[in-house]
Amino acid sequence: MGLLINGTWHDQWYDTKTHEGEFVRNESQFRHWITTDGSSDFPAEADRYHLYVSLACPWAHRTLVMRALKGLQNIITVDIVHPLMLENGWSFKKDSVANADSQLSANYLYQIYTHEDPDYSGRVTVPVLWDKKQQRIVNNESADIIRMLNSAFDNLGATKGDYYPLALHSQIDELNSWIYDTVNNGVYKAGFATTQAAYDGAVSALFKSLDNLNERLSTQRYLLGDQMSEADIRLFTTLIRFDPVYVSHFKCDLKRIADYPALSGYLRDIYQTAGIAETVEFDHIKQHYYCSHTMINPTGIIPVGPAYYLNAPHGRASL
Ligand SMILES: N[C@@H](CCC(=O)N[C@@H](CS)C(=O)NCC(=O)O)C(=O)O
Repeated sequence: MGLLINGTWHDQWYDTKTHEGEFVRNESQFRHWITTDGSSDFPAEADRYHLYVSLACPWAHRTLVMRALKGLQNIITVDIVHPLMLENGWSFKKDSVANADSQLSANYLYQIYTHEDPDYSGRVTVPVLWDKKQQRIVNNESADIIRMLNSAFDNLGATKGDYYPLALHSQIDELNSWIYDTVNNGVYKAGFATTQAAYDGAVSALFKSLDNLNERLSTQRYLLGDQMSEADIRLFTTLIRFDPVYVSHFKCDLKRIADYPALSGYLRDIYQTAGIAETVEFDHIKQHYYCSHTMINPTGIIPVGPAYYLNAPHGRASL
């Protein structure tokens, strides 16, 4: 775990001291946009763009779900990093699923960042959207990347479906904002807190939001009614990791998703949507969290549970 400072890698844990024990996530720095009208340096083209992902990471997972839903598997290529993020950060060491870097033959993801900016200072995160033609980073913010995948390739053979429809922009943005703060990032704020007060605050906001979401989803199939949207994709990648990882590793243990009837049915419903189960790799998810965060789990022991019932009927089609 570390970061780049003026292009040099430093192995160091998150600094929570400057924020009274709170984990504060940094803004992603590469924010270029793929366009269909030639208004950026990154025109939409088939087989030009590439994703660097970790199957463990909920932010990167969003991009794989959107890529699957939009049928972009033949339009956007992918490299999967090794699940362990250790002293050199994310690496391209192969395992049964992770592969070598197909673009620059790098050993570590930070080399992709320094290729783009030799003086880069900041964290080296997945996902990264890469332009194979110019050998440049387009964007390293999952929220932006899923928006691009949602529409930029629609004239190049993408599957139909709009997960950010114009009429729902403000409702989706509003949901994303509090779900990001209290749930997607909330679990990290709980898990990486280094004071009791910071942890207490994060956990209480997290479960208040989960209670609200469970209530909302008890009368409607998806967050905004009967149509799956970007907001559901963003929530899904946190919920799927919740019981196996966040409950114990990040101490989010007031309840499990399995204890929420609507949320657990909703989780199964999305999991069973065509193409999505294939994006879920529990082995990488568990290995990554339990074995990379050595200050939280120094023994690196991976808990055996829980049992999963993700293929059980969800009963939500009639909502
Ligand atoms: N805001 C970013 C966050 C991405 C992120 O933090 N990814 C984690 C993996 S779950 C990471 O790569 N962390 C490495 C680090 O912080 O050093 C996004 O949504 O794309």
